[in-house]
Amino acid sequence: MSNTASIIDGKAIAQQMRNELAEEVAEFIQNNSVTPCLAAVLVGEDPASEVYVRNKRRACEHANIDSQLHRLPADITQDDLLALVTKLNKDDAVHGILVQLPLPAGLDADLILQAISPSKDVDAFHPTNVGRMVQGKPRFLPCTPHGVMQLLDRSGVDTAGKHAVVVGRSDIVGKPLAVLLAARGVDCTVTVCHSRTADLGYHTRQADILIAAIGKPEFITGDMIKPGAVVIDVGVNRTDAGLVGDVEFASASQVAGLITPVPGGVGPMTIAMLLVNTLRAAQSLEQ
Ligand SMILES: Nc1nc2c(c(=O)[nH]1)N[C@@H](CN(C=O)c1ccc(C(=O)N[C@@H](CCC(=O)O)C(=O)O)cc1)CN2
Repeated sequence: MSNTASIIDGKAIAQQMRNELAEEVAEFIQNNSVTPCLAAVLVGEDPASEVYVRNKRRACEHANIDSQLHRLPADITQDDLLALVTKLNKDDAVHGILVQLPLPAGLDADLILQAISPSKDVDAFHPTNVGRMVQGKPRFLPCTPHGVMQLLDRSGVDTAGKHAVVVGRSDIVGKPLAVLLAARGVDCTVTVCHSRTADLGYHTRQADILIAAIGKPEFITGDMIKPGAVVIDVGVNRTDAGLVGDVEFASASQVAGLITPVPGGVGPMTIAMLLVNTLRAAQSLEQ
């Protein structure tokens, strides 16, 4: 008998979160006579980054959050970029700062991200914010991992005691997700796999919750999934056949119990969680 997984509709869940947030923003503005403001720094002309930054600013507008775009040429020097970040750190009208990644070759992303004031670091990439998250005392949570956690929570997935397998160990997604899934209150047992994991399929088939964040198109196939598992696809890969995730949706959806699509799964949540962090930054800086 063939199974068809239920879809986790990230677009709808993100919209619901954005509506909830817009109400909170309105209340914040009324109580403080201050509008939260996000400064986005876009370096170079990467087409995908252009789209993401445009979508972030549109989402801000819908939530009544101000946004600024600081567009810089790909050949900007490290010192000039650092000078802009320093200026934004000091600007009381700016509550959140994001530097869109990836940065063009020649710029040291780690150095730039470490220059952002931790209290304005709405991507939660600064080592101080990473450390706080690891210790279970977060100021902000990183947007994509937080979005994944919200998808699980709002889809009614019971995580306690479940085996979560994260495929991917990036600083932005894989590592923080492993921390959040193992956190007290979520209580998963977590395995982290990566490109050098031996017999990957053995590990993925143990997963009650499988997170694919390895950046390889349609890498996880149905035969690598435990029947009934929850499958979260963080991948966004542009191929000749269009936009696909890290999971081969056609075969995976015949085996999984719940699954996120690409597009329309994790991606929209990333932007919703950025808005949440921008409001939280404004709340902590203004109140
Ligand atoms: N400073 C940051 N840089 C990057 C981040 C980040 O969180 N902060 N994450 C990614 C890109 N990203 C946000 O910046 C992002 C990626 C994908 C989506 C999204 O909504 N995807 C849609 C598909 C959109 C499309 O057609 O391309 C989906 O999956 O439905 C939003 C944000 C790297 N850089």
